[in-house]
Amino acid sequence: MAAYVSALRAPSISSQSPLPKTFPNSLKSSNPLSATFPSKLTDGVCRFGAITCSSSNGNLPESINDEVRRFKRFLEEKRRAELASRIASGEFTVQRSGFPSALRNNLSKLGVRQDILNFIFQWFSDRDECPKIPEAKGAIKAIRTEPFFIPLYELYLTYGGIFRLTFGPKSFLIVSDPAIAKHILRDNCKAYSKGILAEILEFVMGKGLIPADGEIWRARRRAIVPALHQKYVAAMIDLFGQATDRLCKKLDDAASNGEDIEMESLFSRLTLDIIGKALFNYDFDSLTNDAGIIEAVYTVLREAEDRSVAPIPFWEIPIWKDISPKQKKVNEALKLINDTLDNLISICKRMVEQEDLQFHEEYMNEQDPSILHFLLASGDDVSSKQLRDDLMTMLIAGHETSAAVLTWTFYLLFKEPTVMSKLQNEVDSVLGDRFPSIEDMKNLKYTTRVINESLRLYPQPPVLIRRSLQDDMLGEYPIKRGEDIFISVWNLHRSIHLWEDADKFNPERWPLDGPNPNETNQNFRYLPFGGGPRKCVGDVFASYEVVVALAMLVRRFNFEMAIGAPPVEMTTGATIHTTAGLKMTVTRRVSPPVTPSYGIPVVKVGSSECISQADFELDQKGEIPNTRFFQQLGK
Ligand code: HEM
Repeated sequence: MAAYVSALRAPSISSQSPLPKTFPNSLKSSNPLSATFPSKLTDGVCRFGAITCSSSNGNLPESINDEVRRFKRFLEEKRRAELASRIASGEFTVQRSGFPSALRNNLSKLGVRQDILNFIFQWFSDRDECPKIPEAKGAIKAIRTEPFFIPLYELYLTYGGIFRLTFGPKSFLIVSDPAIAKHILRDNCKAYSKGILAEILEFVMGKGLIPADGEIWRARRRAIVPALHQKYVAAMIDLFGQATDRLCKKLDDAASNGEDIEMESLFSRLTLDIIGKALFNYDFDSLTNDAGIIEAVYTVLREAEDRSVAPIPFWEIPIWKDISPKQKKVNEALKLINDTLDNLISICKRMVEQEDLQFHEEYMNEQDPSILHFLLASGDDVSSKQLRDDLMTMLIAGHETSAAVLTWTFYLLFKEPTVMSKLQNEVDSVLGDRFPSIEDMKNLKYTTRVINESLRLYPQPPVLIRRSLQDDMLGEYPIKRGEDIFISVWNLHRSIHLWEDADKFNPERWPLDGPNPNETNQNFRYLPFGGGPRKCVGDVFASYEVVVALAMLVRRFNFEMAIGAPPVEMTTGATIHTTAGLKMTVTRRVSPPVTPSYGIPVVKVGSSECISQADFELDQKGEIPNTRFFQQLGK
């Protein structure tokens, strides 16, 4: 199954009908080709340049290296432009049988424009009682070096909001249409499972919340969501501040020594430290420490990512899986993490047993406000193995996602200095010399918009994976049970049909006095945390985490790309990584020290409505959303 994901790195293409039937008419371009690739066709610059986000930092001297990079980039753009016009010409289109399709394909090869063909053949497709999903064939070697979601975008522009991508006997449905995404994720979610994703992640997450389906998922979601109640998240703000303060100290040293610093790995360590404390009260202290457990976490994380892009499921090959040094290392790492988690669970159990416990909806132990402590105190009747699976799942889900958001936000800010200075102005006036508190979250409006916009341009993860458990209708197309589906959040968030200046980093597109954008108020064109019952349980936690970190960092420092830094390009695992890090030069902005506020803030936010209760009620209707902090905070 991992091979499927891997295959998507290098699709080659064709379609049964390049007419994107799922586009509303108003969104259809009169000339798909010119609408899709305007700048490429008119000025020789492929619009994809903005998406691949190679960066020259402006500080680089004119050097041979620069020239080599520019030349490589030119070749890359040329290759893309050629590929795009080959897709649009129908070269890769899977032929439909029957006279109209044969005629259409022949006319297409003769160079008749797609919009004219669409017009002529509309009549035939209208009479087709059972329309077939446009189909593209995969195998283009020319694009195998790219993250797989990039060619999917080009295919989407040609084939529309739903198309089938086939690789030999295997095929995937690629969904980039908000209405179909809403149907799969929310309206008919019970008809879909996590499919391939669950198979790939089983080795590390077991039956944890992300891969689990059916009753196990339902029971675990009911147990876990209440743990992320308002008082808990408010307490976490303090933790975010303290962890970011440790990162600031590191940056301070770098600024004093004039050292450049690789931000992506620091963000990864920052969010690991946070999630360890937040989940099971364990201080990885990875910003200052390189203990074996940290290496073990990264070994397991990288293995999960490798498996998701592997050409064959190498970890299932008999004998080899037992003798491969890499697999041995992974197994040892897993054992170390599992032992550590088991140990933490026992320690926590003992704490709970000795506690004079009065459990209630917003229960929180002041010494150990972790999710694990809440779950044990709640009397959650669950095996240690299940608990471990859940903790491991959240450790992975809540670690690299937040780190990736911070990485790409800093990259985007570097490219848009006006946004950076507006952001710094807001942080200066809202925070002054304090650590952020829960109350500041509603006042850091522009900071939140910067994160909203960063999540639009770099969604983590860029695709959501599902498998149909029964026959269904997607838009006007019937589909069978057992279809593997990729909902491309990347395509939804970057669609030129759904967004004005889709590739532009423009936090102003979200009005400051408007609601916090989410899947509901954006009608599923915006899915930073997914949607429907399987929406992220950590959405509010993560939003505040990245807002606090961003605010504290830009308050104290200015960031520039380091001289000679490698270009910033994307590669993908579970989240979007850079290929060679985000190397920056950090300078101190203003000197007043930020005064830490210690202790757990117990701030009552908005109404006392209990998340678990609301969650439970909606669950009865088949939908379990998350906290409603943003609404309560008036965002
Ligand atoms: C900015 C950071 C984060 C982003 C962008 C993010 C994004 C997402 C998305 C898109 C999903 C839906 C996946 C799907 O439908 O297939 C998801 C699910 C999930 N996330 Fe997050 N997440 C973030 C942080 C966190 C944190 C901090 C936690 C834990 C505290 C967490 C725990 C989970 C869990 C457990 C699920 C599975 C929920 C279920 O299937 O019921 N996430 N996340």
